[in-house]
Amino acid sequence: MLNYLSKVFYIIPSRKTRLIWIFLLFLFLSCLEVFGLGLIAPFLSLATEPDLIETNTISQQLYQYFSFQSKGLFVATIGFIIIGVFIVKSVLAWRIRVYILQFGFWVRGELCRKLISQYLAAPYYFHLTRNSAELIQQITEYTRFFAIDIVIELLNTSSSLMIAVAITILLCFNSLVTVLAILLICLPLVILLVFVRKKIRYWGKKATRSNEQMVRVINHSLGGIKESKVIGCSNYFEQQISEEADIYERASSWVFSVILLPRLIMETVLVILLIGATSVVLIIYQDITDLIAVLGVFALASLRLVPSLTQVTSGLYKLRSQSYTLERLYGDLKQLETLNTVSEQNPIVLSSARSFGRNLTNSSPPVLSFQKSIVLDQVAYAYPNSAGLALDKVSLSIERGESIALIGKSGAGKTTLVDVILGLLIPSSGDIQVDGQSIYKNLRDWQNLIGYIPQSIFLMDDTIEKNIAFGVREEEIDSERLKRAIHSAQLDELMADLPDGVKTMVGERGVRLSGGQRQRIGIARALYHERDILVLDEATAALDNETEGLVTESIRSLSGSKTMIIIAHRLTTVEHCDRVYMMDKGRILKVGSYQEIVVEGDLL
Ligand SMILES: Nc1ncnc2c1ncn2[C@@H]1O[C@H](COP(=O)(O)OP(=O)(O)OP(=O)(O)O)[C@@H](O)[C@H]1O
Repeated sequence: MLNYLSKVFYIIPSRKTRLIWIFLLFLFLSCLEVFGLGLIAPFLSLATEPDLIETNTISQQLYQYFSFQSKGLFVATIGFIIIGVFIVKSVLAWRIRVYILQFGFWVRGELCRKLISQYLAAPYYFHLTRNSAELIQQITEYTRFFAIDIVIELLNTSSSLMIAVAITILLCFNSLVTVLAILLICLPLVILLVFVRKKIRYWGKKATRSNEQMVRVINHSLGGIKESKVIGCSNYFEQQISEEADIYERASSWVFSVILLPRLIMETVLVILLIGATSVVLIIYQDITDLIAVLGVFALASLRLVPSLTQVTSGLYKLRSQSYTLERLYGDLKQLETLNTVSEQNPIVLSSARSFGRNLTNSSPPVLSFQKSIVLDQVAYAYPNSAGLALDKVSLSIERGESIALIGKSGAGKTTLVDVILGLLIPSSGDIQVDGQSIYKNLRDWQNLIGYIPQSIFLMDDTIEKNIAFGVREEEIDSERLKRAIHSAQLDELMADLPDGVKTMVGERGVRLSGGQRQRIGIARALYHERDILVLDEATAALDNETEGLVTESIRSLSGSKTMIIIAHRLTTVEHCDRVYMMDKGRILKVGSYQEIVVEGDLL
């Protein structure tokens, strides 16, 4: 349990002092509870026998001090005090529950924010090893489980535990027999918990994992809806979903049915004890007058004690069933923390992490500028968990305004080189310099110089305008720049044809557009941001011959004003480049003009 709690405290974001306040409130509530219940026994005794006021020194002194006119009035006053205490206690208990709920949901919100900011700040290679659906699930579902089934449950359980302990202490003063009875009530629950501990954890994990699998399958089936329709494999996905749903049903029913047990066991044992003890006393002594006060306190205490103990045991079972969720969140946050620590020890990554927070509209003057040249000096890169080098001592230089092409077989290392140039992957050795300064001094400044057009353009389910001015708030979009970008990406005709023009919604991942139109929006996006360097990763591959010609022409017209690094499979598209770099196995095999490498090398 200590291990469990330490993980919970690690995950809960800042402001942990709130928990101290909550625990102080719990303590106060337990005192009120005991005070209220503690008054019931004297009240019952005095109500049945008012003359007892004179035999007890405290009641006698109180009676005289406040000059009560009758014993009945004195007893009634105690009754009103009990009513008052119970009203205050109920209001306070309600406020505390509300506070616990607010705290739990606040934890959820903070955790969502913390996770998304850490995922976004994590190095690119972290994302190469993780499934995005899994990360979405961590943020949306696991944080909810953590807040409701762990934090809120843990606080409610602690509150009930404090109340149960306080009532038990009160009963100890009243009757040791009652305490023994309580221990007897708790015994079957403790035995049950010992036996089902591992099982609850196991079934809790099964339920969460099957839920995870269902999200994965749904993601795969809907993500590849076109392929699954054409291939006709919807049965395959349906079958997977129903298998996981069966596991989920079995696991969840098991967990929830065990959680129901404590209340039922406790009620049964309580009734057996109450009725059993009364019957035994009746049979042996034939008179239960002496037992009435004890039974009264016990019955009332049980009224409060049973729900508290039920809450404690069910809470413990629930917490146990959420161990897997806790492990997953804890594992992720620890991994992200380790990545940050590694980053802090690596000056290159540190610069990238520090500059991450600076956004597009950052007004502070840039540390890096690009007037002369970009130099790659002996750049090497190996993917984590991969034996060989994906880039092996790559050196090249590009003057401002030049265009270079990277060509080579599949797997030669072109994309990896571009990812290193984009600052997404940090080289294991070597350096990239712009005008003699390492780009790792401020990676954000370097990235602010680059416009990137990937092979497959990511489009948000939003308007064309917002997709072009990606990352810019609607009210800050510069319409002149937008027009220029649309024109240069040969999108004028499409905008004129669409009834809503730039306000047209593109659909999820741009489904309402053709492949070529999506690609041109990607080009317009790179042009809108008016970056000095354009990196194109086979950007014209999805275009038809005519559009490709137009786009290539518009890209070509940028030659001289923009510095361009182009990965191309269609060798004709790089004819205009100043130099062609031929790559193989992570190295640069040949460098030369288009004529030397492509034409004379007989690559066409
Ligand atoms: N995320 C990754 N993890 C491990 N190895 C990778 C990863 N991505 C690429 N590689 C490996 O790195 C090498 C270079 O791959 P890269 O994608 O850079 O080649 P490429 O020339 O761009 O190929 P293509 O033209 O097919 O896109 C390949 O051997 C590939 O298997």
